Amino acid sequence: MPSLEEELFPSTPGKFKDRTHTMNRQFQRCFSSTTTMFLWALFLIALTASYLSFQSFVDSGSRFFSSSWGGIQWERQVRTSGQPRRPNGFSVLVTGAAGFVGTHVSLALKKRGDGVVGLDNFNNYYDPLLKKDRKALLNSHNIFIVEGDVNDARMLAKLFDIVAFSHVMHLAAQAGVRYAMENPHSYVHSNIAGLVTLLEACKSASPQPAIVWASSSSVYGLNDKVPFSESDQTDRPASLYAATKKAGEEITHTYNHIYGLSITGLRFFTVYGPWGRPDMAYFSFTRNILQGKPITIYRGKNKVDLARDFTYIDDIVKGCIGSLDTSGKSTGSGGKKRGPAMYRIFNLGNTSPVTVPMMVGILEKHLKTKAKKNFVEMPGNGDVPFTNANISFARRELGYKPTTQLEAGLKKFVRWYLSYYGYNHGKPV
Ligand SMILES: O=C(O)[C@H]1O[C@H](OP(=O)(O)OP(=O)(O)OC[C@H]2O[C@@H](n3ccc(=O)[nH]c3=O)[C@H](O)[C@@H]2O)[C@H](O)[C@@H](O)[C@@H]1O
Repeated sequence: MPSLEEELFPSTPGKFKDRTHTMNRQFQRCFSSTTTMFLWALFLIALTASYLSFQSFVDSGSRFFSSSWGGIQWERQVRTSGQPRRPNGFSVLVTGAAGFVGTHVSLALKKRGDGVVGLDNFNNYYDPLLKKDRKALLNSHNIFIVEGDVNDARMLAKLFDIVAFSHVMHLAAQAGVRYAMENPHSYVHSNIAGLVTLLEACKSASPQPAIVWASSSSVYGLNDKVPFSESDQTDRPASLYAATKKAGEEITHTYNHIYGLSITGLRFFTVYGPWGRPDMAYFSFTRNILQGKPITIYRGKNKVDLARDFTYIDDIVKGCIGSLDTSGKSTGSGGKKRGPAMYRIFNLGNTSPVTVPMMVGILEKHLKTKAKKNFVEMPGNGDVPFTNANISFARRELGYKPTTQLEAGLKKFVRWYLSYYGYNHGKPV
């Protein structure tokens, strides 16, 4: 019995020859030349394909990161997007560009003629669709967003190769205070490891960019001296999130000290507004109120209301841009410090804390709907009872002057929310 292999590939030369002998000579010549051409074409296609895939493998480096970057077209988009359109304009790499603050800062920079390249890993901490929509908004303003992770050193090196960034606005982070108990490692991954990878890229870049990055009001932790000033104690964090942000302040100090990187850390105070983060209270409360679902309002000991120095996004954007404008140059080159560089930390708050029930009252008014409120004692999950910023340093150095109070800011948020989701968001029809 012939083996399976023999059946598929007849090994008896005679049999095979016999069949070809029956062919007409002309047809045979024509067939063989077509076959040769076909085989050559196949060979060339295979060669080109393997070259291209090798090239993209070399460009994109490790496949550990679920990013899609590299290639001639991609490089062209990065270069064009990073090109300033005003005299002495900046070239800014905005990390976390599809995030809440990142989107607004990118748009503001582009609007005044700076070059902006965005970077975002589009993780699913909250609805990635919202991030994709922010990306579409940025794209419509000719801002290109690279899909990648700040932990991807090869991708960062490539970006710095393509564009000589004058500034990095580092907003990519694992946000959220209470989620740190659920997924502690995501905070270490983004806020510590990612930060170090980014700083390594900045330190080696030539020229070195100046860096402005997002710290957090949460670093004040258990501090109860009011209002919070930059010089206050920040060594008693109440959450892992806060601890990673505080660690970021120390890590950036090291890079400033050793490598001459210009560093500005911004302690944001509960930022809110259109295109905001769905995990934050004002946002999730709005959704629940519209859906007729109850909301949970935390209270401190002895039923004391919690309060936040809620800060409107447009004010934060002004603080970010003021920081970029005044950041001064990094002094290092070739990975070596050539002189002292700026190291600054600013509070960016609103200076008028509002209690959570008052915030809910404003939402009820703008939504014209009563909330179903459940009051519960604040669980020990990293929350702090109140925040209140002293912004005199930012006012003096950056000209920072918040102008939007919570009532007006939430009105704008609600208007955006209703236009984005509609009144029936999530409601069964
Ligand atoms: O300013 C900051 O440093 C931080 O501000 C916010 O953190 P948080 O102030 O806790 O903001 P929300 O999560 O929106 O909470 C606001 C207030 O609502 C309260 N809350 C939250 C959720 C909830 O279901 N019920 C409730 O009463 C919280 O206890 C808090 O007092 C952001 O989520 C952080 O990423 C940011 O770093």
